[in-house]
Amino acid sequence: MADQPVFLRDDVVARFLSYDELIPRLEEVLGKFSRGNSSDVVQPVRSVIPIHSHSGFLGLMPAYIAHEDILCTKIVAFYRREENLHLPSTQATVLLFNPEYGNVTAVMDGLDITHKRTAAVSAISAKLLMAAQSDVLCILGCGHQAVSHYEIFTKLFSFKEVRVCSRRLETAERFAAGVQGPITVLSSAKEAVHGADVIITVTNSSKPVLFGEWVKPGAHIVAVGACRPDWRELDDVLMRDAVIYVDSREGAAVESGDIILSGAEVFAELGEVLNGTRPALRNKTTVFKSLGMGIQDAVAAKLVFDKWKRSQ
Ligand SMILES: NC(=O)C1=CN([C@@H]2O[C@H](COP(=O)(O)OP(=O)(O)OC[C@H]3O[C@@H](n4cnc5c(N)ncnc54)[C@H](O)[C@@H]3O)[C@@H](O)[C@H]2O)C=CC1
Ligand SMILES: O=C(O)C1=NCCCC1
Repeated sequence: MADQPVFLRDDVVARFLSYDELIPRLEEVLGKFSRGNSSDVVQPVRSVIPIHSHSGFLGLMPAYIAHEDILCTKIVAFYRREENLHLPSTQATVLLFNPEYGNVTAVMDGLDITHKRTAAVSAISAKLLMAAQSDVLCILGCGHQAVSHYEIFTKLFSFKEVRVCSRRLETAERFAAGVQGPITVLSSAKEAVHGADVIITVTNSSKPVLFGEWVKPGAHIVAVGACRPDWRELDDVLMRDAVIYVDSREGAAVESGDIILSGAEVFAELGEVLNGTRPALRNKTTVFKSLGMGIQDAVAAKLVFDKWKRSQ
């Protein structure tokens, strides 16, 4: 009989997951993914079922990374909720398997993994694609992902000014009060993004929140929301004028409303830039369209599990 799986709660996962360890692992696995060797990295596009009557979706995100022998799947639910509900709009559970036999070794709360690995990949995009002199960061949307993005972007980079704007002013004010460091709250997205060098969209909107005519030429945009084929965060002008980078071309072609509906061409995967097979066009206006990948969860979950095991 295999050992029973261990259950790692959200606070335990958070304790064992650090950006410092996560970022190099993500860079490595994104590079491996983009080499396209499917006997090394196996990751189908997320399979998603809609839960129409509750404005939600359930997604299954399996991945196998052969060279590290990591077999994992995340099950993620995301709902377009009003802000005052008690549960987060994204909820996730990660299952880590023993690849040799297929038994589950760990069941983990997947929320911290989702927040940190998404923000870490966004930060990798900024390391590669933002202009060398980037002074102003703007975050549109002030929910859970905004917190992790604020954390890592202010830790890794030295912005002179950080601005936030959300659908409701109170949400942005609450966000600003909850983080450490100076932050400017604006009630208009247009004003918030004016002159910004890096713009992160982390909204649950299904309609564009960022318009090309507002954006400073040469800015880097990290678009994290709009993960359904008919949802948008960015308008056609921006999608047409910017150079588009993605985490997975295959995922983007199936899931990204911004890419599918605008007809924009994908220039490169982040992994291709990391591998040096496609250039980082820092001087152009760039969009990194993030959708999230099972391999990102897999390396994060393995980090957590190994550290937890060593602590026993
Ligand atoms: N790319 C990826 O890997 C991942 C993407 N996501 C997506 O990221 C987005 C944010 O996720 P969470 O922070 O967990 O959601 P959340 O529900 O905690 O926060 C969403 C925020 O967006 C704001 N918002 C909605 N419409 C807006 C508008 N028009 N202008 C400005 N702000 C607006 C809301 O007021 C709220 O503050 C969601 O779309 C989610 O599906 C989530 C996890 C991973
Ligand atoms: O990658 C993920 O995890 C998610 N991506 C899009 C929306 C919900 C979660």
